[in-house]
Amino acid sequence: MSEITSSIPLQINPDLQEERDKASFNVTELTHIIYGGIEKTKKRKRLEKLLFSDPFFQEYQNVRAFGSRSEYYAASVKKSTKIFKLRRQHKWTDEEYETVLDICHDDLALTLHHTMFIPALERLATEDQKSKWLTLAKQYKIIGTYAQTELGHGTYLQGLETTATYDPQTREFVMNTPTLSAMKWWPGSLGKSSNHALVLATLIISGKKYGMHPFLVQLRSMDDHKVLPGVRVGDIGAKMGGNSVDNGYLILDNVRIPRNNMLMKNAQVSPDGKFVTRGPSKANYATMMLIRVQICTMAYQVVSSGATIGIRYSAVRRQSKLDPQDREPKILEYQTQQYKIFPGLAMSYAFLFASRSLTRKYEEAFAEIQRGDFKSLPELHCLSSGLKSFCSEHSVRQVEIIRQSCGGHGYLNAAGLGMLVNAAAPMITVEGENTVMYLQLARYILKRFAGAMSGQQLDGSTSYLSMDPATYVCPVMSETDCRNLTALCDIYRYRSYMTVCRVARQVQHDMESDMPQHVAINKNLVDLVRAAKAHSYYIVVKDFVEGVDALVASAPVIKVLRTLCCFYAAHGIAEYSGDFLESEAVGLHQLKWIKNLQVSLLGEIRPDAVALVDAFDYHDITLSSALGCYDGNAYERLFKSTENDPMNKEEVHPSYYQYLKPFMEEMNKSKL
Ligand SMILES: CCCCCCCC/C=C\CCCCCC(=O)SCCNC(=O)CCNC(=O)[C@H](O)C(C)(C)COP(=O)(O)OP(=O)(O)OC[C@H]1O[C@@H](n2cnc3c(N)ncnc32)[C@H](O)[C@@H]1OP(=O)(O)O
Ligand SMILES: Cc1cc2nc3c(=O)[nH]c(=O)nc-3n(C[C@H](O)[C@H](O)[C@H](O)COP(=O)(O)OP(=O)(O)OC[C@H]3O[C@@H](n4cnc5c(N)ncnc54)[C@H](O)[C@@H]3O)c2cc1C
Repeated sequence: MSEITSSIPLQINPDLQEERDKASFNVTELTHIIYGGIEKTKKRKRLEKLLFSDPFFQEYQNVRAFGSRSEYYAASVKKSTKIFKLRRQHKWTDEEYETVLDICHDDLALTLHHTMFIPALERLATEDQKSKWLTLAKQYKIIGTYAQTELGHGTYLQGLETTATYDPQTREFVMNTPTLSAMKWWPGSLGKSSNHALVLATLIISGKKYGMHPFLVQLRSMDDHKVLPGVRVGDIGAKMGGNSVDNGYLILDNVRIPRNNMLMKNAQVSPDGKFVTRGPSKANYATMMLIRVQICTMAYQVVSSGATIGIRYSAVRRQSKLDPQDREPKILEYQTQQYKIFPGLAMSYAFLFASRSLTRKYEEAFAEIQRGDFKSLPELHCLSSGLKSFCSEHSVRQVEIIRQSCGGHGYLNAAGLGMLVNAAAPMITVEGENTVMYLQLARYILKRFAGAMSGQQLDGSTSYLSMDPATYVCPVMSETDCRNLTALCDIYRYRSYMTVCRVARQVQHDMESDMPQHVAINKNLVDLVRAAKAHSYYIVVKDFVEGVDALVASAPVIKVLRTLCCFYAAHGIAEYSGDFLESEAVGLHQLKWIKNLQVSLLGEIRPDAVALVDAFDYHDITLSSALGCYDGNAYERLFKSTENDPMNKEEVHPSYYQYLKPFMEEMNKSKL
């Protein structure tokens, strides 16, 4: 009788334990830094325990892995409602609720209700409207979504075709989807879950268009969830990932809503049809900016989850030979393996600090905006557009590299990496497609650069554009200088300056050669995006360096974070060496030193790699990965995962009797 079983050993895999034993710093101390203090970590742990003591959360993993789309959606609705109920029962604060959503980590069917519908009501409704609609939404007496994107237009909001025509006789808006391309297409939780939608539509009064405004439209009966007259709504179909969410389509045919259902914080239509605006014209874009900021935090969660799985697995997987006399080494010993995974590890910490800094700036600016002061809006719009694009692009790419670094097992659903990549991939597209968002940043940078050229004193994230480039000397004079974080940051800043300067001059030159502005811009789009990326990279490196410098922590924690920060900066310079050389931010000597440093830092990070991912403190259910589990018993967990596979339910699959058996019989009878 074979002794091979799928039972999970009670002890930690010794290979992983060995890693933990040799960490140079206190993991718990770093965990507290990551979560904002001991109390917050404790609270998180308490919430985690409360959630995961319910066996449903474990069962949910099986439905996610093996259920049909409809079963997965249903389980996810159940999960959403369970969490909503727990929130009421335990009177969670908004912060506690956000923590629970972070712990759950994957997309809930009703996710749009809390990620966009409620924030949109908070930002776009008047106080009177809030007391009605927001109260209902927060008590889950209505479930809503944010319906902006149409089949024909997602990016170009001025091209949206859905109309809201004011009828002064009845004091109602008449909502219409005039063409196929005008139908709402993509909104999450729209297809089957929501009974209300915040529909973004072009306001028309007496035949005149007044731009895009938000309208609250009831879609389904509150008695039986049946679709209301004039409304056609459904699911848009299976996607690459995120299939627990019913992204939907919506067609409105002369649906009448009361005048008060237009959210009127930023613009009003009076009963007799007069239009009045307040604040800047882009005030109705406020919800998108919030989510862009949140996407940076999501990108941190995505890449840190991927790094946790990749590093733990690489510490328990043994393969091939390094020393012919020794046993097979852990794959984490191979320098190439470290080179695939450690950039994701360093990026996790970089994005932690960058998203924290962006969130702080957002909160400060939001408080000002609430007081009617909009001066920081342009800076924040551009910073959040750039960082949203940068963090999503880099995290998704890096997690796919980590997936590949796990060899064949990385390709299994049970590894959790494929699902992570596919769930995270839309971060690149949602809330403004990345290229388009980089171009929003580029437009801002060009204007600021022009301001600096005409002697304006700049502040905020672009203040460096007033530097005098003639004073730049590469601050790295020797190999040891390469470890100087301020020097590395200066190199990024100068690279960004030169990239911006070059494209600004080119656009100006093209326009002076009588090229219309739009032609000159389009001719330089690739370089404009390059400039926005260079600026975003500089901001992330700067936030990382400043974040580590400002930390109050023990010497070993500071040391390990400085090493990671140095690696993050050096790796970026090596990876984009062409740009750094072209801008003369570094010369060939410096590049060689930085590349050497990058490789030698791999060896310095290696002993602390497992501890650095343990500090993220992800629960096994949150990670949902046989390869990345805390105990390191990856093989047992992989084997265990096959037990729930419906393919293994019967010894002989029904297809044998249907197809294979008759086929084999026919083949065996055949004379050929
Ligand atoms: C482990 C966990 C994994 C989980 C991963 C989960 C993945 C996530 C999945 C699901 C989440 C779902 C949420 C998704 C929800 C959505 O996608 S909702 C739809 C979002 N749609 C968009 O974002 C549309 C993007 N387009 C735009 O924002 C605009 O059209 C535009 C900014 C590109 C252009 O706007 P337009 O009106 O045409 O303006 P312009 O003429 O270009 O610019 C005029 C000026 O306005 C300034 N501006 C633009 N936007 C803003 C803003 N938000 N705030 C302030 N100012 C703004 C712009 O800079 C211009 O200024 P100047 O004239 O001074 O240059
Ligand atoms: C999973 C998922 C969930 C979503 N959830 C919601 C939701 O809840 N509510 C909602 O309203 N929407 C939602 N969306 C829609 C999403 O916001 C849009 O898909 C997104 O804004 C991009 O718009 P688009 O699809 O029109 O892309 P397009 O604009 O068609 O982009 C296609 C290509 O054209 C390029 N392009 C477009 N314009 C320009 C330009 N000006 N300059 C240079 N290049 C350009 C882009 O770079 C891209 O390469 C969701 C989408 C997804 C995938």
